[in-house]
Amino acid sequence: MQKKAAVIGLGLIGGSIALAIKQEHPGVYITGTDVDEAQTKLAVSLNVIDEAAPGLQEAVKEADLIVLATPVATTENLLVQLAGMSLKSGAIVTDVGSTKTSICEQAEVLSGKQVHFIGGHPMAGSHKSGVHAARVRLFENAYYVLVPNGPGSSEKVGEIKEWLQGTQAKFIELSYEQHDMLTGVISHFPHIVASALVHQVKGMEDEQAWVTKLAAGGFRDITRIASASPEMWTDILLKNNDVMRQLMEDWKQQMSAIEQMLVLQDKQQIYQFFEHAKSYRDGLPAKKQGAIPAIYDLFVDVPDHPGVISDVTGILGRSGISIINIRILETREDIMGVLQLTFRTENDRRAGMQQLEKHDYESYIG
Ligand SMILES: NC(=O)c1ccc[n+]([C@@H]2O[C@H](COP(=O)([O-])OP(=O)(O)OC[C@H]3O[C@@H](n4cnc5c(N)ncnc54)[C@H](O)[C@@H]3O)[C@@H](O)[C@H]2O)c1
Ligand SMILES: O=C(O)C(=O)C[C@]1(C(=O)O)C=C[C@@H](O)C=C1
Repeated sequence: MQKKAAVIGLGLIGGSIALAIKQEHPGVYITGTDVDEAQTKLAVSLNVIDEAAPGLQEAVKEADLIVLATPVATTENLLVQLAGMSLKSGAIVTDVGSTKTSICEQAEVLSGKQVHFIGGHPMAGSHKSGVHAARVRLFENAYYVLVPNGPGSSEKVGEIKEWLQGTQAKFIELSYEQHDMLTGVISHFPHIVASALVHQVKGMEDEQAWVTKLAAGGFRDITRIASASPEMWTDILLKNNDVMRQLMEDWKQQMSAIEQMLVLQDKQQIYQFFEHAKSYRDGLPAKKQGAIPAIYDLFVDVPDHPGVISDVTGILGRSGISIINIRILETREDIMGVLQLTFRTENDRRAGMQQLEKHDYESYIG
């Protein structure tokens, strides 16, 4: 009999999961629903799902797998709604939320039903929202945390990995407390810092109009994530509240220590502050994709003539090699010198390099 999956919330993550399920299991029939009708329609047009269901009950009633891909507070409400609905016996219910404790606790409402809840969190994403940004390879090589919760769910871990194999993610199991502590440090708290830096610049703009014009690469890099969905991040901070407050205390102490170094003009301490951070960060596993995504950059020397960007991207496109970012590095004002291409995997980067070489473009890894 044909297997069925239901995806609730057809945004960036729900859409990407649906695409990954379809890629690995083309025979699976995927229904989906979203409170935003435009997202649902787009999901059908883009073949992300097979059918739009008119509502939650219709989407889930025959599903063997139910994926809740909504903001975390909404996911909790959906679990309560599912508890009152007719679900297929033996079905797996999972979510993709960035926090796990409150969701896994709430999932206990399903304990009277013949279904198994396994919390999930694919540790990759983007500051973009919406199904148009969904990609089948979004989670490739990323860690995907699973939190089996409730009676019998541990035995279903193999099954959910099979369902989600198309993500090509690396599955790990954590407890929900451990998950929230770890993601608090490496994902949630950095989001507060990025947004606070943006507020700092905004607060200066009226008096210092040049500030936004001068904000260059460094500011853009460290604040990229501040462009993410405010709804999603409000929920995350509220749901991982204890961890956030604890980290805020650590941060304040860290800032006070740096302030003290500045007051004392302590050159050695300041140097060590930067040096220790650099050597630790440089030692992080950037080649293997983890919570900190690997960056597979390739630098291509390009002559300064019209059409060169489309030539380079065309060579890659015709060879089926995707790039996830492109940046023009201007060594002299108004003269293009180097294209910085970012690939998702090392294999793509190597293949890209070979293709470009065939067309006489010199490229190198930074
Ligand atoms: N964006 C990331 O980088 C990332 C990465 C991993 C996990 N997550 C988690 O994934 C979840 C979804 O995030 P996203 O980035 O896909 O957001 P998104 O905004 O792209 O998608 C969320 C979708 O859920 C829909 N929705 C809201 N309430 C709903 C309801 N009651 N019923 C049906 N649909 C509803 C919204 O209309 C929206 O289309 C969040 O819990 C987030 O914490 C996000
Ligand atoms: O790359 C980004 O834009 C992200 O913010 C992705 C990111 C992260 O912090 O790493 C954000 C939240 C998710 O729960 C998982 C991944």
